[in-house]
Amino acid sequence: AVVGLQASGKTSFVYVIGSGQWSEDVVPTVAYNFRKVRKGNVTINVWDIAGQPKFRSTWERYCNGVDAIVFVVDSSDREKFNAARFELHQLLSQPSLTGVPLLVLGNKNDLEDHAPIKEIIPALQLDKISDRPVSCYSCSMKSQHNLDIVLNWLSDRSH
Ligand SMILES: Nc1nc2c(ncn2[C@@H]2O[C@H](COP(=O)(O)OP(=O)(O)OP(=O)(O)O)[C@@H](O)[C@H]2O)c(=O)[nH]1
Ligand SMILES: [Mg+2]
Repeated sequence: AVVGLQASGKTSFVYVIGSGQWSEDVVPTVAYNFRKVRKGNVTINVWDIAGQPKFRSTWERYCNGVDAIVFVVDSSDREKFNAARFELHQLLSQPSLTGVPLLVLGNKNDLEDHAPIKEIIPALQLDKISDRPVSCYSCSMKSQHNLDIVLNWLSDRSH
């Protein structure tokens, strides 16, 4: 399941890994989208969840039973880091999600003023998460930077 604040790039991510192409034509997600993504002989079922405040209470439901949670952050929008940290830790505190591996993507690293990983880790308090495996990559859906690593990470955890 892919979660994160609105406009962080979740739908762009699913579109890029699904089609191999960047598109500017994404619209804010209402509720969720579902897409199957093939990577070699692994098929990954991806739930792309809406990030606007009114949908955030649904994240836990969609994350229930998944092999991994992907949390997307707009790394160029530092003003939203506090809200992102709050929503992430709120989600991870759900007992049903204990132990589920977490992948945090610092997206939009094509933008000049983006925060590097070493800034995102403390801002989101990823170093305080001790009940599950956590990975964090800087990436860009637009330039497709690091998406090969991300896709490998996901296919390694898909059952
Ligand atoms: N520059 C840049 N823009 C991006 C990148 N990824 C996404 N965007 C843009 O960010 C905006 C929001 O992208 P979405 O993929 O719709 O974001 P979302 O997280 O799915 O938003 P919600 O569905 O509302 O939760 C769009 O205008 C995208 O084109 C990126 O890597 N670089
Ligand atoms: Mg979306």
